[in-house]
Amino acid sequence: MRDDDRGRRGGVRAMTRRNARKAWIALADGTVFEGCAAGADGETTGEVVFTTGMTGYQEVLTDPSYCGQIVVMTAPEIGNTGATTEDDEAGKPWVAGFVMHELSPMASNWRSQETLDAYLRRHGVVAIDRVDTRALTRHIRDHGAQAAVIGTSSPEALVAKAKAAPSMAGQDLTGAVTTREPYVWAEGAGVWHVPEGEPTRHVVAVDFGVKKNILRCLVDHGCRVTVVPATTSAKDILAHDPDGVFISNGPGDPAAVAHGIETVRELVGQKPLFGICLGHQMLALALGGKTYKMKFGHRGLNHPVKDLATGRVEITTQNHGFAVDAESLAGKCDVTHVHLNDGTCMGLEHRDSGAFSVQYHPEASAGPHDARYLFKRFVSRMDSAKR
Ligand SMILES: NC(=O)CC[C@H](N)C(=O)O
Repeated sequence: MRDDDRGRRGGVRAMTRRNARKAWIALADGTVFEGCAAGADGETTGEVVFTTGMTGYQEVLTDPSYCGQIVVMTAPEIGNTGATTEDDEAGKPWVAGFVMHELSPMASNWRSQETLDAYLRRHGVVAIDRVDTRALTRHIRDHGAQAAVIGTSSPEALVAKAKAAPSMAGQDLTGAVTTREPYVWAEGAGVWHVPEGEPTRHVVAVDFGVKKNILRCLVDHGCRVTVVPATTSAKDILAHDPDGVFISNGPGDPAAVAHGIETVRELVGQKPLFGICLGHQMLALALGGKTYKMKFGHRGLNHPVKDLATGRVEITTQNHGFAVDAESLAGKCDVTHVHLNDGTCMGLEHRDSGAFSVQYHPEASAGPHDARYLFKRFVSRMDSAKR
């Protein structure tokens, strides 16, 4: 019997553990996977997606791009290295829910401050483990990302809620995750690269759900960073007198972030501009391009991307469910990078202004550092513009 049939017929093997409450994750298409309640008590709804990253479960939990999403970890053992606030990519977890094969009951790591279960409970994250995450992942790959509910009531009740839940398409979730007030960020990564001397470029980063390590990378590359709320106007951004503007990653459907697209449209050509992930999609939309929703997206730490200028292949960190239709920007933008698994547009450069962006995450966190050169490219654009 195929794995996902087991899920569909409800005959899934219940991998229970001592005194854990039975729980289920129910999908909008009626599929149900059984497991054990973990993390915070309660019920949660979101778009169920999977990530194949073997490491970085805390960076996943706290990436604001996952707001509104229930994340399935394909790595079977989660929590082995516990949790430490040093690895948070935001002030708190943003996932709507968390699905694991096994939540490790113990942590072995000198940096750990608490077990992952304690961290999930402390932050109110509803989770489920002892799930057949291989079968669930194959189901999402074959049938697409969709609304889902984690809970302990009953499979039937949870399926009904999943069917009634909204699709991710059309949702602007940036308002939930953005900073309320501007702030200055001055922390570098420290362990990898200590910036020489005083920062010599001022970057305004528009926070649509920015990951902390992007800000650390900008500081490590000699930038002073002012982070501003997602709703900041182009005029107010330029009033900070930046040498360059960064458009951040973030959750939800890029086409729904109308105010952000307008702001980016007004900024193009004013200052050197660099966008990552949602920022890449918003730059495309601001230039009159189109985006589309992928079947299940790219989420993991080993995605091969080809730099078309050099022919070099970089292994990248990815977390996106929408993508840019490169054809819609023909004549305006050059495609600079492509995904080698499926040809998805991974990078753009605007011919007139030099504004550039990538769909993937050069800051890694977690993942490989192959694409760090893009921060150097942004810095050199700012330095050239100042000359
Ligand atoms: N990491 C991101 O910025 C994600 C962008 C967008 N929310 C998507 O899913 O495609």
